[in-house]
Amino acid sequence: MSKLATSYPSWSKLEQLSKQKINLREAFAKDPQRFQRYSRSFKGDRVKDISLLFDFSKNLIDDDVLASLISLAKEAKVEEHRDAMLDGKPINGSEDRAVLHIALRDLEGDFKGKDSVAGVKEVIPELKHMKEFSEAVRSGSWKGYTGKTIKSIVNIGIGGSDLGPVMATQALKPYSKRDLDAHFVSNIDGTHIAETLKVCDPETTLFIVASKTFTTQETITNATAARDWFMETAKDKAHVEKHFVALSTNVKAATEFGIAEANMFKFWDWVGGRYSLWSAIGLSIALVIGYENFEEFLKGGNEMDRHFKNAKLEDNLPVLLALIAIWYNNFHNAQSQAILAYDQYMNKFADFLEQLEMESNGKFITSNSERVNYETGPIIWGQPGTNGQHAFYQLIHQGTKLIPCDFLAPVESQNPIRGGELHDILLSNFFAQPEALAFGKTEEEVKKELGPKDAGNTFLVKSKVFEGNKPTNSIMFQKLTPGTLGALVALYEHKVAVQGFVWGINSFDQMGVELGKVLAKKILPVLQQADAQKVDSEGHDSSTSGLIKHYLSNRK
Ligand SMILES: O=P(O)(O)OC[C@H]1O[C@@H](O)[C@@H](O)[C@@H](O)[C@@H]1O
Repeated sequence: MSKLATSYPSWSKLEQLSKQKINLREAFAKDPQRFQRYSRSFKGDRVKDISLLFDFSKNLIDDDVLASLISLAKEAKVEEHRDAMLDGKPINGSEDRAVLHIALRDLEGDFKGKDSVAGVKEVIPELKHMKEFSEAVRSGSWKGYTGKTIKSIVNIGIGGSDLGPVMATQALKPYSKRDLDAHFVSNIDGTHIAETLKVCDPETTLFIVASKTFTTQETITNATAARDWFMETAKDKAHVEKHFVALSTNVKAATEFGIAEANMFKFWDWVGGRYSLWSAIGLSIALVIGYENFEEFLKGGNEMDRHFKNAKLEDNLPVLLALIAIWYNNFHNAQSQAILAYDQYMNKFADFLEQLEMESNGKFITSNSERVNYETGPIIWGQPGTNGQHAFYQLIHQGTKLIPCDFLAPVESQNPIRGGELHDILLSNFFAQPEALAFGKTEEEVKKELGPKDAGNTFLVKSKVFEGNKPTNSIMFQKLTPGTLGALVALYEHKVAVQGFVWGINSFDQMGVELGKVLAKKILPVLQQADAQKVDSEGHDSSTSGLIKHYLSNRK
C-alpha cells in the first residue's frame, strides 16, 4: 500500500536541503567535473541508432540532494512498483487493471511476468494484422469502392486516440509516404471534420475510427458524420467496409457501428488511452511511416523499458528525470514544467506530454484513499525552439516564477539546409538558452557591458539583470529516428510512472474527465429541445442557466 510521500524520512531531509541555496555559478566553478558527474548517456543495444545524452548538471542539486532523492525513490518502493507494473499486476487499482503498454513493444519476450495476462498473447497476431493492412494500403493493393488507390487517411479519435498518432506522425515525417495524406479529426466542433472532408475524396479516403471504448461522444459523432458524407456519394452500405476501419477494445460497439470484424484492430483494457500509440491506435502511424518503421518505434520503446528495469536508480534515466522534477514540484514550489524541443518535427511533443503527464498525475487521492498533503503533477506546457524564445522565454528568464525546463535537440538534422548552417544556428540557441538560464548576468556585468555612459542609469541596469540559477535538463539525441522517438516517449512514460509511485497516486486512471462529460450529456437534450422555459427546472446554478438561456435565445 502506498503511503503519503511526506511520511518518508527522505522527504523531511529534502525539505531541509531545499533551504540551502545551491548557486549554479559557484557549483560549476567549484567542480570542473560537474558535467561528467551529472550526465548520463544511453545507447540502444538492439536499435543501434539510439544514442541519448542526458545532462542534468544545470539543476539545483548536489550529491546530498541527489542521494536523498534516490533514497526517497527507495523508501517509496519505486523498484517494487515498477516490477509489479512490468509483471502485469493490477496496479491500476481503481479499475482493477494491469498497466501493460510495455507488452505492446516487447517483441522479443524480455518481460515474461506479464505473459499470463489475458490478451498479451494476442499482441503479435494483432501486429501482423496491422502489418498486412498497412502494407496493402501503402502498396495500393487495397482499393476503394470504385477501384482507386487510397490517397488520404483520416484518423477520427480524441485524447489518447489522437495525440500520440498526431505527435508521432509529425515527428517521423521524414519517414512518411508523401503521397498519402494523413488527417486527424478530434474536436466535436463541426469545423474540424468539415475542413478535413473538404480536401478528401470519398473514393480515395480511408477513415480510421480510433476509440478505446468506442463510446466517446466526439469520436462516434464525427465518425457518423464521416459515414454520412461517404454515403452521399457511395450510396451502398456495402462500400463502407473498404473505407472504414476501427481501432478499439470494444468489438461489440464497433460492430454495431457497422464495421466488419476483419476491419477491426484490437487492443486490451490494460492499455491506457494516453499509452495507446503503441497499440492498434498506432495504425495511422504504421500507415504513414510504414510497418517496419513502426516496429522500430516499438523496439525503441522496449530499449527504454529494459533500461528502466535494469539500470540502477542512480543511472536510470526515467528515475532521474522523475526525481529532479519532484525536487522542484515539491521542494521549490514550481507549478509548471516546460518542454522545449529544438526539433521542428517535435512540434506536437509538448501537447502529447501534456496529456501523458497531466492526465496521469493530476490526482489528489492516494492509492490508499487519503488526500495528499503535497503537490502532485505539475502543469506541462511548451513550444518548439526557437519559436518559444521570441514568445514566452522572457518570463522564464526574468519573471517571478520558477519554471524548470527540459531542452531536447538532435545532433543530426534531417534537413541540413545551407550545408547545415541552419542547424548550427538552431543548436547554438539550444546551448545558449540553458546557459543563460543557469548563469544569468549580474549587475556588475551589465554595467561593464553598458559602459560609463549608461552604467548610472539604474532602471536600465536593473532591467538587464538576469538572476540566473534557473534549472534545466538537456537531452541530446543523435537523430529523430523511429527508434529514438520510441525511446524518448517511453522515457517520459516511465518518468510519469515513477512520480506516481513516489506520490502514492494511481497514474493510470482518469476519473477527473468524467464529471464534465456527464453534465454535458444532461444539458444536450435541453439544447436540442430548445426549451428555454425548461432550463430553470433543470437544477443548474444561475450562471449555467443564464448562459444556456442566452445561447437558446440568440442562436439562429
Ligand atoms: O479512446 P477513447 O475511449 O475514445 O477515449 C479517448 C480519451 O477520452 C478521454 O476522456 C480520456 O479518458 C482519455 O484518456 C482518452 O484517451
